[in-house]
Amino acid sequence: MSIPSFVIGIAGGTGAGKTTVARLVTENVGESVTRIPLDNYYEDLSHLDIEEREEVNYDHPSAFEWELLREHLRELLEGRAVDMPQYDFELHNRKDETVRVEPTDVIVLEGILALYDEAVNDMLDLRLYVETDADVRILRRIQRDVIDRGRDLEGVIDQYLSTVKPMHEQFIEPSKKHADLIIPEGANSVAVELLEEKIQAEANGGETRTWERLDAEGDAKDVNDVKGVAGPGGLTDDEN
Ligand SMILES: Nc1ncnc2c1ncn2[C@@H]1O[C@H](COP(=O)(O)OP(=O)(O)O)[C@@H](O)[C@H]1O
Ligand SMILES: Nc1ccn([C@@H]2O[C@H](COP(=O)(O)O)[C@@H](O)[C@H]2O)c(=O)n1
Repeated sequence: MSIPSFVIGIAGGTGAGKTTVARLVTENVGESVTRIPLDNYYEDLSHLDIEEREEVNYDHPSAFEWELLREHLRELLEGRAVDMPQYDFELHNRKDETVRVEPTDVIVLEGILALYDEAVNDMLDLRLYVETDADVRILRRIQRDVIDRGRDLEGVIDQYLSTVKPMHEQFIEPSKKHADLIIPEGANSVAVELLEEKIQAEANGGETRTWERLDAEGDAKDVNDVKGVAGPGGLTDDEN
């Protein structure tokens, strides 16, 4: 059991490549990394029947149980294990089982709105936004939803036009302003290699440098001993 020293958030539109980036940057780090898919924190909708659950807007922030996510992140950051919910995309609901997650040196939170919530953002040391063109993303999504998530083509298109696209424009894309780094085209090999190096360093004992996040005026923001790497203009190294 360890106290996590480095928490990364990876946001971006559906199909942008978030899961792929999260997998690639952590696959050689072994057991020192915990991946937390934001999808696992969709609200429990057991009180609705399947037809009602099919109609829910899953791209609006209100679809997520933010308080539970914040609580789990806080617990992990304090070195305590949590029981993470699991999600079933075919049933549009949480599964009955949970998975025990132990705190590890590095934690990766990944999902469309990973950079949306202020309290969550404050717990992140490095905020990434994966940016991929909308036409590429919808093509990837059609393929994935039909093959892996038991959807039909017409349903995927209807959902995209009615909720996925408008919510992307209203909530997901604007959350990019919270990112320290923007990764073009998902699994961009240069970005992946740089991040992999950083994560491996953190997982192998990490650095002891302490960074302060700057607010819009360039003053140090009151965050609790945030550790991380420098993004464009966002962080200062108080050792320098
Ligand atoms: N840079 C890339 N080039 C080609 N295909 C990619 C790239 N990044 C991701 N993919 C593919 O796109 C699909 C969606 O990627 P995924 O990582 O699941 O996206 P997200 O988690 O953002 O929804 C997957 O089939 C993945 O293999
Ligand atoms: N029951 C659900 C829950 C979520 N979705 C969609 O998943 C997308 C987020 O996952 P990504 O891997 O694509 O980032 C999101 O856009 C939701 O529309 C769903 O279709 N059904």
